[in-house]
Amino acid sequence: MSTAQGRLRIAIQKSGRLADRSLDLIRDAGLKWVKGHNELLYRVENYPIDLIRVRDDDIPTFVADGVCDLGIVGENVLEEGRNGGPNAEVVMPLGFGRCTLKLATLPGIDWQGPQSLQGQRIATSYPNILKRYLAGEGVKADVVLMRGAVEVAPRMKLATGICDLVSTGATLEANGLVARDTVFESQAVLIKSPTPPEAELADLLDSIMERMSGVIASSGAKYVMMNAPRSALDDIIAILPGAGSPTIMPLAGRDDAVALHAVCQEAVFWETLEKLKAVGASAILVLPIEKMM
Ligand SMILES: Nc1ncnc2c1ncn2[C@@H]1O[C@H](COP(=O)(O)OP(=O)(O)OP(=O)(O)O)[C@@H](O)[C@H]1O
Ligand SMILES: O=P(O)(O)OC[C@H]1O[C@H](OP(=O)(O)OP(=O)(O)O)[C@H](O)[C@@H]1O
Ligand SMILES: [Mg+2]
Repeated sequence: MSTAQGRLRIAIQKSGRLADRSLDLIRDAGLKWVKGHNELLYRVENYPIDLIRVRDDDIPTFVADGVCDLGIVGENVLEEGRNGGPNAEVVMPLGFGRCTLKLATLPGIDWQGPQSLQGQRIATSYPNILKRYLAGEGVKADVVLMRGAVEVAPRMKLATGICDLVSTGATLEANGLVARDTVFESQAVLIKSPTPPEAELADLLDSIMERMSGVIASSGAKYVMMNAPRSALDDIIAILPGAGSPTIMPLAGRDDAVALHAVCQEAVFWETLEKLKAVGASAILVLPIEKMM
């Protein structure tokens, strides 16, 4: 694939755990695409942008080489593919595709940390990350690459331990394995090419990254409104998660109370509302935020 002429390219996973969330983010950033016969490429109709749909393993290379300007990929895949050459640059974490690369073994082992795997065999699809981790821990082990079904290796006596992605833990449990130490924490990230786009596309690239940042910032954020006694304002601001400086407005005919509006950057739980009520807040409303910049 040659470098795009007159169009930006965003590399996304074609199918799998990141595919739908990647398209949701791109849609929320205001891009509309048409699904044609070309499975590899979706053409965006309202901007000069193409979405390149590939295996997630190929995304860091496409972006590092400048074939694509942006990409959405798991940090685990990015980290595994790191080498001495030019690398894609992480623009921001995206808050989805969260998982942890963990060591796991059968339960019978007296686990004393990664040292328990000294001289043993460990099966993984992430040999580079694992080798770097083991070197850091001073553990010498035989790392064997398995491209899939890593979790069967201990039962098949192929390896003493595995190093695999875990999210709910259901896969480990189903295979009778116990999660041990954490090797790497991951989530999806937006990555950017070290090669700048054609000059006339530079502003569009900046605008797309800024919109995506706005989408991510607003996804967990809430607009909170309430009436509050003036005397409780300090308590209320301390209770509101990530509220910054709220707006305080007078209430008609009430000198002792105000209306308070705040954008909360973190989730607002029922427990938070209960605490607000307990210090005197009333008429509390929590509203979703559609866009934020
Ligand atoms: N159980 C999980 N929960 C949350 N995120 C996960 C989980 N497993 C993997 N991920 C994240 O999603 C990414 C894609 O996972 P997926 O299983 O779809 O990859 P794949 O099988 O390698 O797909 P591809 O066909 O594109 O190579 C992983 O690299 C990781 O960042
Ligand atoms: O802790 P859990 O919630 O069980 O998730 C962990 C599993 O998820 C991933 O596989 P996935 O289901 O994406 O299938 P794959 O191995 O075929 O890619 C990963 O490779 C683990 O096997
Ligand atoms: Mg893959």
